[in-house]
Amino acid sequence: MILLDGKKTSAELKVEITEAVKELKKQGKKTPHLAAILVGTDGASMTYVNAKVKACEMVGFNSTLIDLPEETSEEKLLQEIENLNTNNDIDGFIVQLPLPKHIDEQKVLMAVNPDKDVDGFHPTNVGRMTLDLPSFLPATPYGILELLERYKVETSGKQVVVIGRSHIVGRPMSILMSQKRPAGDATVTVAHSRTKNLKELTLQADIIVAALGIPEFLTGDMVKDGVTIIDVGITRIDDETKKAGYRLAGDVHFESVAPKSSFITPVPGGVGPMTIAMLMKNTLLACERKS
Ligand SMILES: Nc1nc2c(c(=O)[nH]1)N[C@@H](CN(C=O)c1ccc(C(=O)N[C@@H](CCC(=O)O)C(=O)O)cc1)CN2
Repeated sequence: MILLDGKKTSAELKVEITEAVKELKKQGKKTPHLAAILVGTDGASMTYVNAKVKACEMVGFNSTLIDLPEETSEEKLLQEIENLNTNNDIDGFIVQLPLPKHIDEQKVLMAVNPDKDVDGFHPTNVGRMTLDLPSFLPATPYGILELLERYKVETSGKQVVVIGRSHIVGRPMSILMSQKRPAGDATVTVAHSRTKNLKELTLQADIIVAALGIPEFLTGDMVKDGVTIIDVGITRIDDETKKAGYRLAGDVHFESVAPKSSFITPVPGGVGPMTIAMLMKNTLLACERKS
């Protein structure tokens, strides 16, 4: 069993991005600048946004954090987005999800200028991705492709089951892996809450992407020997024995699945850190595209 080490791979990627930033500076070009909008005080979202700001520091980007209270109106958020759209110094920005319930997420994501949409969530970028045109790939699926490629996991002609059809992970993952591209050319099945014969499907799968958000859902009896497992789930489970007061659980029951796997991502330290690294890569790309 080989661990697909997202912590190590993301650190390598950050070194590569740091070198690219130094090169931009040498050429007298602009320093990439990422902005992040956080609405509310959800603990996990705060952790992720802080990690994004820290990653910017590490690779030599400028960053701006716009921290808004939970009760922020949709109108105020749209105004902040417009300010970032028209601010020439900002190369790319993200609105951290999920948003509070009173805000229409789709309306917000559609307000982001597609050229600055380094999350790749705007319909223009989703459409371009689907048509295999240059776009910003959503960071989590992009990070998974990068892990598969760097660890030379064969995907061509393989049976892939993606469990989950979210706009952020499951749906784009299924599209990207079915495309003619590195870490693509696979035969992809998308399973979801209405799928009736899930175990039949997962037992056939060469690669399983678990992105349904149910902790330790995928167990050893559901996978075949030699399977590759990508665990996208990160759920905080209360645990008073831990310093943080919680432990992190993936969607995969690691203890029973790992012994049957040829490759598997851990949680933490798998897909999560890759998400941050690929956001940095998209921001670099946004900056390079501008100049
Ligand atoms: N605007 C966006 N919102 C959200 C995205 C996104 O890509 N753009 N994805 C997720 C959350 N996410 C990034 O924002 C994210 C999730 C997890 C990690 C990560 O590094 N996890 C660590 C554990 C960290 C911890 O909780 O202690 C790991 O897996 O090792 C980074 C980013 C939803 N929202």
